[in-house]
Amino acid sequence: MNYSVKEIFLTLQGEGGQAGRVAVFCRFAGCNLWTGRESDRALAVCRFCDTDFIGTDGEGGGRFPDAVSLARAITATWAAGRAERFVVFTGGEPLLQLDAALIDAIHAEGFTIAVESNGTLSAPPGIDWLCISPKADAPLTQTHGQELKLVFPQPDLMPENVAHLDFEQFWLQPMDGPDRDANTEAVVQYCLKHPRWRLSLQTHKLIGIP
Ligand SMILES: C[S@@+](CC[C@H](N)C(=O)[O-])C[C@H]1O[C@@H](n2cnc3c(N)ncnc32)[C@H](O)[C@@H]1O
Ligand SMILES: Nc1nc2[nH]cc(C(=O)O)c2c(=O)[nH]1
Ligand code: SF4
Ligand SMILES: [Mg+2]
Repeated sequence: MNYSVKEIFLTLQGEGGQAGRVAVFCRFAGCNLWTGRESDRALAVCRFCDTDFIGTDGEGGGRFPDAVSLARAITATWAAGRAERFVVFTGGEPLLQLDAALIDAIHAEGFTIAVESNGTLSAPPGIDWLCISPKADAPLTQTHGQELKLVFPQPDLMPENVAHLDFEQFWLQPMDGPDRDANTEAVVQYCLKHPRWRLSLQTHKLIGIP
């Protein structure tokens, strides 16, 4: 299997239950809920995406012919030693490409593996930290994992619809865009009344890191 990667970079995980942790981000190209083209956004299943995941032209991006070559590129991006190695596979939709060969190659390099997925595809075994962020109007296939991170508000997908699922943590993340401040206030109000849910801020955006 070969892999199409938009970018690979070192930063701090900005969101959810691992926020603040140093991580290599490996952003796969392509998604099954939007082409990524602005001209298609209004008709996409997922219309609020904040990410450019088209092509392989980003920092550290490219087409990798096999799992070992991509694992080597991820390891080369990690700055410090073998301890605490942590990679976040995101996208686009990472479960379109992440497979057993890549999971094995990354584990062999000593990494803990986190994934950010929209939950429409079932996850392969071996992921250490699975974050599912379901989208209204998209089928939810992967219904267990470590964290469920719902972008809020999505009028057709309320927290009540997914609060029963088999996750350890439940996060509400204010939808970024023109209404971010109002959405943040709405999340605060929701959490005050429903303590199972926690506020996930996109902290990397607040401090201006990738
Ligand atoms: C760009 S997505 C890539 C991974 C996967 N396709 C997914 O949707 O989970 C990474 C995370 O950003 C969230 N996200 C995307 N657009 C957002 C926005 N406008 N405001 C807040 N979170 C957003 C997604 O819900 C997801 O949790
Ligand atoms: N710092 C940082 N944290 C993140 N957490 C999830 C991200 C994503 O785009 O999947 C993301 C991202 O793009 N940057
Ligand atoms: S599913 Fe994820 S990557 Fe795809 S368009 Fe939505 S937020 Fe963006
Ligand atoms: Mg992002």
